[in-house]
Amino acid sequence: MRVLSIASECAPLVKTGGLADVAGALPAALRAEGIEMRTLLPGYPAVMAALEPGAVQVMAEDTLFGGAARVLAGRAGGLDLFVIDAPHLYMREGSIYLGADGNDWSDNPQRFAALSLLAARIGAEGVTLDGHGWQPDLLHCHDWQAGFVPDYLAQMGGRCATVLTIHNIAFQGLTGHHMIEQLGLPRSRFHAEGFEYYGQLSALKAGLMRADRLTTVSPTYAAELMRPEFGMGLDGVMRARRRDLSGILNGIDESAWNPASDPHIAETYRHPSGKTANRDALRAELGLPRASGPLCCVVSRLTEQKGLDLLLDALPALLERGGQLALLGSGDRGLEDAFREAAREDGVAVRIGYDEALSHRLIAGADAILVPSRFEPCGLTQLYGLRYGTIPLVALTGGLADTVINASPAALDRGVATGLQFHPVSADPLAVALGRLCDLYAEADVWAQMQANAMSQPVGWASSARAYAALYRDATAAA
Ligand SMILES: Nc1ncnc2c1ncn2[C@@H]1O[C@H](COP(=O)(O)OP(=O)(O)O[C@H]2O[C@H](CO)[C@@H](O)[C@H](O)[C@H]2O)[C@@H](O)[C@H]1O
Repeated sequence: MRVLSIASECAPLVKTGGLADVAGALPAALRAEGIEMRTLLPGYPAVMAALEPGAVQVMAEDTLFGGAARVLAGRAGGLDLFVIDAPHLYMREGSIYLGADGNDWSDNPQRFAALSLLAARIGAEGVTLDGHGWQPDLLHCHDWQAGFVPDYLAQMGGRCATVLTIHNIAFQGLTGHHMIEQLGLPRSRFHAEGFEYYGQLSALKAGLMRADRLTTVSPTYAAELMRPEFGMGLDGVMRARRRDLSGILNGIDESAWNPASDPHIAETYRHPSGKTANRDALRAELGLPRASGPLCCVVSRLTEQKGLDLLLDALPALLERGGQLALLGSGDRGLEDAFREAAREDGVAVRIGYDEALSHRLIAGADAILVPSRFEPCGLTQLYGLRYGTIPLVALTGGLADTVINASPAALDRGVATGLQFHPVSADPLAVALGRLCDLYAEADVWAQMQANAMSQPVGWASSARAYAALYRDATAAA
């Protein structure tokens, strides 16, 4: 089976968050299931620069939202790609989504409609590669940036199946309805059963209404999405499509995130005792003294979603017990400033920015990783934590609920706990959980057992790749 995956970011080439990790990992994970996946990506500067020599043109458009465009087939970052070479849309410095003023690029609707349109064209017509036809059986769309794929495909009379995965329903690709004609969409679909959303146009809703199957990245988040507290206005749509919705947990790239071979960390290890050297090195790097309590880390985008304002409130509960915090993140200016301020306290180190190598050193060196998210479709950093014997303390929500076994008395008795969960997601329960983390850390045997459990929990792609493959087969059989 051939699948075209359509994503606005893809590791290791271009990444702002977890979507890139998943888009980057799926092709290799699915190869083991007999699925040939190629990924369609915008030709941002980093992607064009990484394209290996020998890329060939497989499609061309004289004009695509204000300029010429072509699709190149080639390899980069270990991936088989189709890349949209359209300099007027993608060849600009800075963030892939935001201009220098911190606001969305004003032509984001066109930039990602172009991605969706060319995906649909590949789905409808196929392309010629190395003298052979390459026709996908299924288009796997990720988030709102690929939301219009099923509509464009229907307009072209294309017949291949479509799956839309929600990585984060908070981003819905909204734009004024005056854009409908400009984007080449049919006004006849501008209604509640189509892509209309409270008088605006929503790329995400377009896909949610029209893709053959919908997925999200954990079973619990799939259930949560149908509730008003989590659906962000689209819970009714999710309820209407519940029969076509499934939750498939993300895995992690087990070769990039492997404490036994990680090139970024001070000392590789196979056993939790190997963390000591990494913790010492991390403390030295961050200027933190030795301490009696656990060294906790956070690696995160700094946004409302991630609940890190709650951590600022609950932090004294950790510091009073001799614990420490090391945070790496960037995003919301207010949160960045608040954490810079918090770093004036003893036992708190903060690095504002994006740093892949430091994220590995933090996860290898810390005793625990904190993920106090208000909502979390899956979450990847708690999975990295498990693999590295770094105990996750997480909010009981979304994929965090599905991947961590809370250290309840029963779980401790049975020797199966891998971390801690707190609920409801507010500062006081988080403070209580931090106290509990310190208690468990002080019981060396219990802590060692949890670390061993964590490190042996499967966090790779094997079972989820099987689930995607089954879903693809189902969707193509029905299409
Ligand atoms: N400052 C920094 N420096 C270095 N690395 C950093 C960093 N900030 C974040 N990262 C990295 O970016 C990734 C973030 O992925 P997450 O899944 O935790 O959240 P995100 O909300 O971006 O993803 C959304 O999509 C993913 C994928 O489906 C879901 O798991 C998730 O729940 C959903 O919100 C991780 O690989 C993390 O290590």
